[in-house]
Amino acid sequence: MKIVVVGGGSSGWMTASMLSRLIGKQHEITLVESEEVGTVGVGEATIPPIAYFNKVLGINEAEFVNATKGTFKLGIEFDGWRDAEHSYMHAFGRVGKDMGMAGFHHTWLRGKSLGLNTDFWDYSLNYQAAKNNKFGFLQKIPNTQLPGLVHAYHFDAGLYAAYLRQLSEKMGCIRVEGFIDKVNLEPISGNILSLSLKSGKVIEGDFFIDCSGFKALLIEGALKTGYEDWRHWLPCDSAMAMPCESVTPIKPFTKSIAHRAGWQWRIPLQHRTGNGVVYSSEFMSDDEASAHLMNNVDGRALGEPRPIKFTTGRRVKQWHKNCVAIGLSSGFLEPLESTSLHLVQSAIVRLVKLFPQQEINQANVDEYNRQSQIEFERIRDFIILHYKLNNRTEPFWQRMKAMEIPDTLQQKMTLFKETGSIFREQDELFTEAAWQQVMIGQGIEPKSYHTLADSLSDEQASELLQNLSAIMQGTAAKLPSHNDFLSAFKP
Ligand SMILES: Cc1cc2nc3c(=O)[nH]c(=O)nc-3n(C[C@H](O)[C@H](O)[C@H](O)COP(=O)(O)OP(=O)(O)OC[C@H]3O[C@@H](n4cnc5c(N)ncnc54)[C@H](O)[C@@H]3O)c2cc1C
Repeated sequence: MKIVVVGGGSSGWMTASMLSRLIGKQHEITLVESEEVGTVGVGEATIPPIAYFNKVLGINEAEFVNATKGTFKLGIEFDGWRDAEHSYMHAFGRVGKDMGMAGFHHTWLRGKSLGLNTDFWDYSLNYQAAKNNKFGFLQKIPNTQLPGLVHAYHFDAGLYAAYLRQLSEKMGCIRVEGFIDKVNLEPISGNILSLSLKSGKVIEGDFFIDCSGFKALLIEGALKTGYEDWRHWLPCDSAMAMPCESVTPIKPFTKSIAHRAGWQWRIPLQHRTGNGVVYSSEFMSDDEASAHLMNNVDGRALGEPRPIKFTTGRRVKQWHKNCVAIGLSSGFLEPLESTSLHLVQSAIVRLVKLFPQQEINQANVDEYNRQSQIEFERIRDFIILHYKLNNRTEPFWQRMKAMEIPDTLQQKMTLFKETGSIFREQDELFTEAAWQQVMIGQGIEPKSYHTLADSLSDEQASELLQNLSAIMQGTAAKLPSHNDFLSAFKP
């Protein structure tokens, strides 16, 4: 089969490299991109599964971190989300130690009922390391069965795409430079036949992957598959992005700072810090957002704020006929939990698993679309949770507090509040520990805990909690600083 990838942003090159690696021997892979159009130029904070993606590609971690000016990421700090003065972190990895079938947070809740007023994050190694600017590779906490640090990366998106391009071309992917003027359809089947470039060249293919960004040139422009708009739940529709000089120490976590009509990101790289303001245009003007960004960076500005407009939601059919949309063309969820590149990664994995042998089988298409829908909806719910539970007073936040939320999210919140229980559903991305941290961080106090947490005596429970907290703090303290680790981390 001849596979044509349209677009050379992060999603295009992630797709081209992984398909070249996994099915490049059976199929011919071509990527078309236009320097005239350029890429969205943001998307620099990731979540842990990306390490697996790179591993499958055979990428050396030290080479990758150096080539992309990357840093390590242990979580995301949320400042001012519950109320203006409050801060918490969604730290990756586990929190504490489960007691049989009862999650650790039940023991922690029991401790609270015994008068031990400890912080949930005292039991997160990732949090303790992040807040002390520490980092190291640690599979397990020495002399225990407790898991070690779990990391993702911050990296320069342009350098990542360039790195993957080199890798893809080495594996045989053919790159074509050119502006696509027209998408040609087969009149009877409605399948995509070819792409006409401005230069007059025609690129034919059997299977097309639309990585053309928000333009969605194939999946929407040509195939008109429709878009489900989620702005009634997630009304931020604009961003201003601007890098600044990096500051020391380089923090091993992303910062998300709420402001009166949205939030601001800070993504520390080796050579600069990525900054951006995300906001609802109904509540904040572009000029105000731009001024807010300029006044709230922690290093010297490198350039001017650059506006980006978006509509939160998802493409109704991400696979339609002989075309699959991956990346921004498939839908967009604001970058609050750094999920977009992960959605690219999981779309590629799904596509490989369901890739047609000869003919496209509708059962594969339907399954692909079913799984994508569930994945997008679960992440959507997780993001809404951050907004819904707030005590802020500004009109934007009051609107978010009062809004109706999806039943799937309401059910999770109610269960946690009433019983302290939380369940990860099907293959959903976020773990129970992630949901717990955001629910507790945003202010839910469960009314009770599971009786399994009563299996220890009061003294045993208190001792366990004190020991665990000491282990997390002691282990974090022994790690190298993030800056030192980065300086020594060479291929
Ligand atoms: C404000 C903001 C912040 C973000 N932050 C994060 C983050 O922290 N973490 C994260 O995981 N994700 C983030 N994302 C998402 C992330 O940027 C994207 O998922 C990622 O960059 C992939 O984009 P893409 O490759 O789909 O599209 P693009 O980067 O827009 O690439 C589109 C490609 O299509 C090509 N193209 C388009 N039209 C034509 C044409 N007519 N002819 C030829 N070629 C064409 C272009 O040349 C380009 O190569 C963010 C997104 C936004 C908007």
